[in-house]
Amino acid sequence: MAAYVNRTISMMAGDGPHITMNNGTHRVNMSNVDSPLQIFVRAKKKINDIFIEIDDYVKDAVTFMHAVAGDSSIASAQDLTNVEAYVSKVQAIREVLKRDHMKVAFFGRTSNGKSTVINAMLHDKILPSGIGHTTNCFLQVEGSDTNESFMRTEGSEEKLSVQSVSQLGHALCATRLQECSLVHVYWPRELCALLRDDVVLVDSPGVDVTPNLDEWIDKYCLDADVFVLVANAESTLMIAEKNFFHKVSTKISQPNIFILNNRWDASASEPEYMDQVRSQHANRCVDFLSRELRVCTPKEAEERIFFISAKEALLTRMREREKPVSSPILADGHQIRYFEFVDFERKFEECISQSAVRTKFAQHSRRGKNIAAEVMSALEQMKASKVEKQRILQEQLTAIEEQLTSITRQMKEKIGKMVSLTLSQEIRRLSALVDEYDTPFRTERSALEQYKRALHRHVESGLGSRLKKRLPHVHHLAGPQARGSRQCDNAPPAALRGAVPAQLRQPVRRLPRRPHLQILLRDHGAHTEIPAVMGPPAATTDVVRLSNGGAAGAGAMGPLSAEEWGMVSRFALSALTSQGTMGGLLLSGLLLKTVGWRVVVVTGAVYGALYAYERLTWTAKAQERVFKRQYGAVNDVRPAVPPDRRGHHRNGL
Ligand SMILES: Nc1nc2c(ncn2[C@@H]2O[C@H](COP(=O)(O)OP(=O)(O)OP(=O)(O)O)[C@@H](O)[C@H]2O)c(=O)[nH]1
Repeated sequence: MAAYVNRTISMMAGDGPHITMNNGTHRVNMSNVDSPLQIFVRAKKKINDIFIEIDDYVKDAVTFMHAVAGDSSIASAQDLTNVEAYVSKVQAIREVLKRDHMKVAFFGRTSNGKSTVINAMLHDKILPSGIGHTTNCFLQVEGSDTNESFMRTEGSEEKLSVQSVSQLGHALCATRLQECSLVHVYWPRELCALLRDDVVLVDSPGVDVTPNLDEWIDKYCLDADVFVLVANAESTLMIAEKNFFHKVSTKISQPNIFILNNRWDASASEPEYMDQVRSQHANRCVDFLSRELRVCTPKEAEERIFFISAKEALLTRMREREKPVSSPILADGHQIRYFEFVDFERKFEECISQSAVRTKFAQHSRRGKNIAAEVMSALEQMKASKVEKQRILQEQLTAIEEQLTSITRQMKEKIGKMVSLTLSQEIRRLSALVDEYDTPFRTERSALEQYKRALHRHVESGLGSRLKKRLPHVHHLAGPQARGSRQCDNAPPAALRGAVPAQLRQPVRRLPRRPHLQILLRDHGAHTEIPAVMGPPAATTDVVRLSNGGAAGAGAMGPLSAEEWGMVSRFALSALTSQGTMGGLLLSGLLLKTVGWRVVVVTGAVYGALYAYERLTWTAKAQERVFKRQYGAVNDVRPAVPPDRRGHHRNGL
C-alpha cells in the first residue's frame, strides 16, 4: 500500500506523462518526445543508418571485386560469391529492421478485460469488448502507414474496412476465424502515441478457452517483448493463467511480465476491505513472478503489479476526445485508479523499449558487425594477395631492367666496335676515293681552291654514302632529323655523330684539318712539309739516330760501307718520296760534317739527278697526283682510329 501511495504522489508531482486537467477530465499530452519509447525509436533510426552504411560498404566491396574479377590471383569466383551473399543478408536484415517493433501481448481469462485495457491504451474503442467470450482469435493492432484504418485476415492482402468496433466484431464473426488465426488491425498512427512509436499490441482469446496454449506461444509469443497478464481483481489468479505463463517461461528466457489486477473499481463498493484485498493479491502476484516463475526479484515484481480499472481509463480517455460514452458515471477513487493506469503505461513503456532494443537491435548489431568484419577480412585478404603480386611484379621488373641495361651495354660495345672497324676500313680506302675524282686539275690559285673544295665534297659524300650503306642501322639510329640536317665542312654526318660512341666523335670532327697542304703546293713540294708527308714519325726518329751514330764515326773517309750505302739508299728514297730536295740539301750539309765528303758528293750527285728528273716530270698530271696523295695523307684520320688499331692502320697505308 505504501508503494502504491508513493507512486500516486509521484505521478501527481509530474514525474509521469504530462497530464492536464480540463473541466474535470484528464487530457494526455500527445507529444511523446520524453516518452521512454523514444529510446527504441532513436535506436532503430540509428541502427538503420548503420545498416545503410554497411549496405553501401558491402555493395562497394562487390563492385570492387567485380572490377578485379579477371585476376583470379586477387579474388576467386568463390570470394565474389561469398561477398555477394552479404548483400542479400544485409538486405534481409534491413527488411526485418523495417518491420521491427515493440510487441506486447495480452493474456488472461475470458472477460477479464484484455480488450478493454488495449482500447484504453489506444485512447479509443478499437477492439470489440463485451460480456462473455468476445475475442475469438488473435488481434494485432499496429500503426497504419497510410493513415487509414483497415484490417486484414491472415494470408490475405484484402483490406477490410474497420470503421468501428462493432463492424470489426461483426466482421470477425462473419469470417468465423480459428482461435489460433491472426487478424491485423491497422489504425492511423497519428491517433495514438503508442502506434506512432512502433508499439504493436496483441489481444488474445481467453487462456481458459483453449487447449492450444503451446501453439499460441510458438506463433505469437516468442517475439513478444512484454507480456501483460490481465487478471480480475474480484477474484484471485487462476490455475489457467498460471499454467499459461509457466509454459511461456519455459520457452522464453526471463520474459517481462506485468500483472494488471483489473476491475479494481469494484473495490470501491467495499472500501473497508480494499487494502486487505489489494495486499493479498499483490503478495500472490509477487510470489507468482518471483518464486514460481523466477522471472524477477520480489522487489522488481512489486513494480510490475498494478490495480486498475481499464473501463474507467477508457471512459476517461474517450471523454477527453469528446467521443460518446455509454456510462459517464465513475466510481469513487477513479482518479487514483487512473493514475495507477498511467503509471503502468510509463513502466510498461520503459520496459518494452529497453527490452526491444536489447533483444532485437543487439542481435542486429551483432550480425551487422560480423558482416562488416567478414567483408573487411575478405578485402584484407585480397589486399594482401595484391600487395604480394605487386611485389613479385616489382622484382620481375627490376630483373628485366637489369637485363635491358646489360643488353644495351653489350649492344653499345658491339656497335662501337663495328663503327670503329668500318671507319677504319673506309679511311684506309680514302686514297682510292681521292683517286676516283677526275675533274681537270689546274694549278692557278683560284682554280686550286675550287678543286680542293670540290674534292673535299666528293670525299665527304663518297665516305658518307659508303658509311650509310655499311652501317644502315647506325644511320637509322641517328634519326630523320639528323639525316636531314645540313652537314657543315667541319662536322661528320649527323647519323654517324648520333651512333658513334662519344669517345669516337671528337676525332671524327677533326677529320678535314689540312693546314699544311697550301704551303706544300705553293712551294712545289718544298722542305717545310717533309716530316708530315714522310709519314710515320718512326722514319724521322731513324734519321736522328743515324746522325748521332755518324758523329761517333767522323773523319772515317774511304769507300762507302754497306751500312753507309744502306743509309744513302734510304735517304734517297725518303727524298724521292717526299719531293723535298731542299731538305735533302740541308741534310747533306749536315751529313758532310758527320759522314765525310764522299758521302756528301755521292748524295749531292743523287740529288742533282733527282732534281733534274723532278723538273722534267713536274707536269700538271704529276702535280695532280701529288696533290691527291698529299690530300690523302693530310686527311689521314689516324686520330679517328682507335689507338689499338693505329699500328695496323699505319701498316696498311
Ligand atoms: N466494471 C468493470 N468492467 C470492466 C472492466 N474492464 C472490462 N470490463 C467489462 O468486462 C467485459 C469484458 O471485457 P473485455 O474487454 O471484452 O474482456 P476480454 O478479456 O477481452 O474478453 P474476451 O475477449 O472474451 O476474452 C466488458 O463488458 C467490459 O466492459 C473494468 O475495469 N471494470
